[in-house]
Amino acid sequence: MTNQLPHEKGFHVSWDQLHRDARALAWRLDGNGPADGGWRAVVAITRGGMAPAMIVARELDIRTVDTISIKSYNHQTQSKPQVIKSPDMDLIGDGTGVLVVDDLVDTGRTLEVVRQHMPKAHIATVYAKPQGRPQVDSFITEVSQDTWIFFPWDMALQYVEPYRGTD
Ligand SMILES: O=P(O)(O)OC[C@H]1O[C@H](OP(=O)(O)OP(=O)(O)O)[C@H](O)[C@@H]1O
Ligand SMILES: Nc1nc2[nH]cnc2c(=O)[nH]1
Ligand SMILES: [Mg+2]
Repeated sequence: MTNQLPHEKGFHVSWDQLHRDARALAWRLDGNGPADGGWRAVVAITRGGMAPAMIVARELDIRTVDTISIKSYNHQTQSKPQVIKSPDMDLIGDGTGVLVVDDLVDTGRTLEVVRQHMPKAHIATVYAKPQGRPQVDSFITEVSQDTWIFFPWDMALQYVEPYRGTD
């Protein structure tokens, strides 16, 4: 299963922007956990969910953090999501009170796999594309389906030619 649709646009996210957006996500989630106990753990979908999950856990003062590692893409080429590492299921149970955090939802296939593992967890991403929106419970910013999101860990500062060029 592959998705080779071209990504016409690029959305470039700086560390500063990611920090602001992940904080906004945390503030949106604050107080929305189950009435009897609130959020009891954060699960990061590695690797992209790790930085946002750390920021959410810090804002909401959640110290129990686990990971589920799912690989779906090699650069911009999608394949069937593979679970490379599962979380501690004794801790997670059916997912009640668990906040699952990822950087983005695109087609939603990664989150379909997560839902099978933790049906009652709350799934939150910082960014969302329209096709994946039904799979996500909370997100901050939507971008169009033909946009590729570039994260700060995939970029570097580099020289740019002046607009007028030089002799
Ligand atoms: O909604 P989908 O179409 O399934 O795509 C979203 C997933 O793709 C990316 O992960 P990737 O597989 O690139 O692994 P990584 O997080 O280790 O970079 C991204 O971090 C999401 O987890
Ligand atoms: N970095 C990045 N990874 C993705 N995985 C699926 N969609 C995207 C995207 O737009 N950006
Ligand atoms: Mg990922």
